[in-house]
Amino acid sequence: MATETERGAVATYIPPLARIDPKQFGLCVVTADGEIHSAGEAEEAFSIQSVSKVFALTQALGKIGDTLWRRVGREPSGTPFNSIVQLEREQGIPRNPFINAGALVVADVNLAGHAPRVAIGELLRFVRYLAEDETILIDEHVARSEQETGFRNVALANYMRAFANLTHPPELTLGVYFHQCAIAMSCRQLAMAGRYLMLGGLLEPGGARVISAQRARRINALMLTCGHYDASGDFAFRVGLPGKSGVGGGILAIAPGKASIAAWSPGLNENGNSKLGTLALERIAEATGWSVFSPAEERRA
Ligand SMILES: NC(=O)CC[C@H](N)C(=O)O
Repeated sequence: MATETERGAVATYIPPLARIDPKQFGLCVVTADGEIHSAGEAEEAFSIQSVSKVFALTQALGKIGDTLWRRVGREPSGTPFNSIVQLEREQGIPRNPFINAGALVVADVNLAGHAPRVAIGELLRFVRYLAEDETILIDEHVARSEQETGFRNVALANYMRAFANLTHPPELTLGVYFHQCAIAMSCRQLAMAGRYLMLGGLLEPGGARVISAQRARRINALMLTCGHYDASGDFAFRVGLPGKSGVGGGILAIAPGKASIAAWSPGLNENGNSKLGTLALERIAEATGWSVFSPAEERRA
């Protein structure tokens, strides 16, 4: 990866992310038998941004189960992560929980019955539990910066509130959403946190159950079909794994039964997904045969 010259561009619409050195690259693979393989800047914490949508969705499903699907769909949107165009035609019901509109509905669910600070504390505790790491923090500076500049998200939230698909004042739901996006994690912490999705819902092999096997399968399905926005088809084509990207340059990819993988490189492609991160995952999937579309005998290791 060090030889790649074309690294994409860092996200500039969130000012603190614009200042991140684009030359960084980290990778961590946690296998089903608990081995941890790291490369590059795998211990460097970065803003997980939309990768948080996976953990927030898991939290919301734990609270209200399948009734969530009355408020958000399960189809790829074919539009950028921050798009508003489908919302009017589809009466304020976002296409899926991984575009911003859908994640705002999820944040609204997680906020129910709580003060925003408590809702976000609950998510942070959940992520720390999954990663088995109490040191994970929220970068308040990133959260505040998005609060000041996230005009598109403000528009999405208000628009859905007009369709009664947000139940709280938009600024409260937005506060929860911006803070979840500002969780800072390293590749190792992220790969550890993703283990439950590789292990059919278990925290670790033979360990506590986080969610049912069916729910883990379904979240993986949504990651595969919707986790990279309007580039989800291309990610499935190139990598063939459920994956969720964020504009901080992180990607969490799951090889069910095989590995939980986190890649990070801040330079993004035109769809807002990590350019080198995607390339690294493509090469790992090729070398291991872990693509979910491979026959079982090719899914080595
Ligand atoms: N794709 C992303 O990571 C987007 C998350 C970012 N916080 C936003 O709402 O715009």
